[in-house]
Amino acid sequence: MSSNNPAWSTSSWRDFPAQQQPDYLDKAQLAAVEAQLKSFPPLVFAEEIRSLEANLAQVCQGQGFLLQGGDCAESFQDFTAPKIRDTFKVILQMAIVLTFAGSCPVTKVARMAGQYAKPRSSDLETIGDMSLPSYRGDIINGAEFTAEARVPDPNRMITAYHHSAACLNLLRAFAQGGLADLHKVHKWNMSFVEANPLKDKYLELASKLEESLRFMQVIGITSETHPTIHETELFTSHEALLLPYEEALTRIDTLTGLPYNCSAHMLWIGERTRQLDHAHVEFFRGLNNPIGVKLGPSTQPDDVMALMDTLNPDNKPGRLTFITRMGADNLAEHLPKLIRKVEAEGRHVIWSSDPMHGNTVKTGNGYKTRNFNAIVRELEQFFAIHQAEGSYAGGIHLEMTGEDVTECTGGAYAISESDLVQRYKSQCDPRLNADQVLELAFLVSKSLANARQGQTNV
Ligand SMILES: O=C[C@H](O)[C@H](O)COP(=O)(O)O
Ligand SMILES: C=C(OP(=O)(O)O)C(=O)O
Ligand SMILES: [Mn+2]
Repeated sequence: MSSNNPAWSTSSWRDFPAQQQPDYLDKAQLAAVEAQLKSFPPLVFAEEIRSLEANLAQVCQGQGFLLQGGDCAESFQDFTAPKIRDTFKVILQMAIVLTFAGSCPVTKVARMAGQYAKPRSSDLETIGDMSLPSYRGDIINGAEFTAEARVPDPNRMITAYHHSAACLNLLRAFAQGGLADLHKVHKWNMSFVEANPLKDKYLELASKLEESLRFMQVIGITSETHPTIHETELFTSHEALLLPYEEALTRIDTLTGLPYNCSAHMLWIGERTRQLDHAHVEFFRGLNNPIGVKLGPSTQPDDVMALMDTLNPDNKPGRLTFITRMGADNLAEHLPKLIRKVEAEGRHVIWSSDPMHGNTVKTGNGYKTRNFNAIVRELEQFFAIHQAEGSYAGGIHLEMTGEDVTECTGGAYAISESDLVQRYKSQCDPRLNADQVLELAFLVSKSLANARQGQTNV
C-alpha cells in the first residue's frame, strides 16, 4: 500500500505541522540520538505484527475481541519485575473472563514496553505561583516539578528504548514460560471472587469457568497436550506521539519490502494529534502495522471518512481501530452518527471503547480521577449503541495496573476522593487497580455476551 506511494517516506511527516512535540534545544544531540536509534535492532519483528493484524482482522469481522490496556504513562523509575508481572497478570485475568463471556478469542494488546510519551492539554503546569513546562512522559522530560527536570532531553529516547526492550523481554518470558497457564490464571480469578465484597454476583460466571476447565481436563485437554493452554500471545502498543523516535524505529521488512514501525506491534494516534493535514496522520499512513485512532466527542462523520480514506485506503479488515473516548454523558449523542457513516460506506474498522479519557475529573483536593460507575456506564452504552446500530462492539481500551493503587474512585471497595491520597502513583492519568479491572470485566461480560449473540445470529 504505502510503500507504493512515492510521496511517503519514514521522514515525510517532517513537511507537516506536528502537534505535541518537544522543542529540543540541542539539535546536534538530537541528531546523534536519532542516528544511534536507527542503528539499534528493532524491538519487534514484522512477522509478529502481521500475526496481530490477522488476529485483528478476525476481530473486525466479529470473530474475536480486542483487549488493550496498561499504564497511562510508563515510568523509568517505577520499573520492576513485580510491576510488569502484575500488569501482565491482570490483563490475562481480564482476558479469561471476556473469553468465557464472549465465547471468542481475545486478542491481548498491552500498553507496555514503550508507552512513554504524553500529549498534554496545557504547555504549562502551575503549582502555587510557579509555572513550568508540563511533564510530557519519561521519553521527553522528567515528572519532578523542577525547571531542570522539565527540559526535554533527547537522551531519554535511548533510555526509553532500553526500558522497552527489557520490559518486552520479560513479557515474552511470562507469556511463554508458564505464568500464563490457563489454570493458573483462573485460580487467580477465583481468589478475586472469594475475596470480593460482591462475591455472590460473580460466582455464577466464575463457576462456569471452573466447570469448563474441569470438563477440558476430563477429555484430555491439558497444558501438556495443548501448548495454547500453557502459553499465551501478548502484543505491545503505545501512542506513537514522539515522531523522531518512531521514525528511527521504522524499518523496511526484509521479507516483504514494506515499512513497519518496529517499536511496538500496534500504534495509535491520540485525540490531540489526529488532524488530517498534520504530521502524525502523514507518518501513520505509510506504516504497515495495525493502527488505532482515538476519537473524542468533537469527531464528525466527515473526519472519520477522511481518516479511513487516508489510513486504510484498501479497506483492509484489522488495519484500523477507532477507539472512541467520548465520556459517559456524550456517547449517545456523538457515537451513532459515526457508526452510521462507517456502515453506510461499507468500511471495515474495529470499534473499541476507551471509557477512561472522556470521564476524567479533578477533585477538590487536586487529584485527577475517574469514577468507576462512569467508566462502566460508558462501556455499557458503547455495547448498547453498537447493538442498536447493528455494528460490532469489538474492543476495550483501558488505563489499568496490577498494582493496588487508589487512583480511580468507586468500585466494590468504594474508593472515595479522600482515599486517593493513599496510593496515587500515576505520573499522568488515573488507572483502574487490579480489583477494579476484574470487577469491570465481570460487569461488562453480560454486555459482551449480548454483543456476541448478535454476531452469531447474523
Ligand atoms: O493520557 C492522556 C493525556 O496525556 C492526558 O489525559 C492529558 O492530561 P492533561 O489534560 O492533564 O494534560
Ligand atoms: C493520551 C491518551 O488518550 P487520548 O488521546 O484519547 O486523550 C492516552 O490514551 O493516554
Ligand atoms: Mn491517559
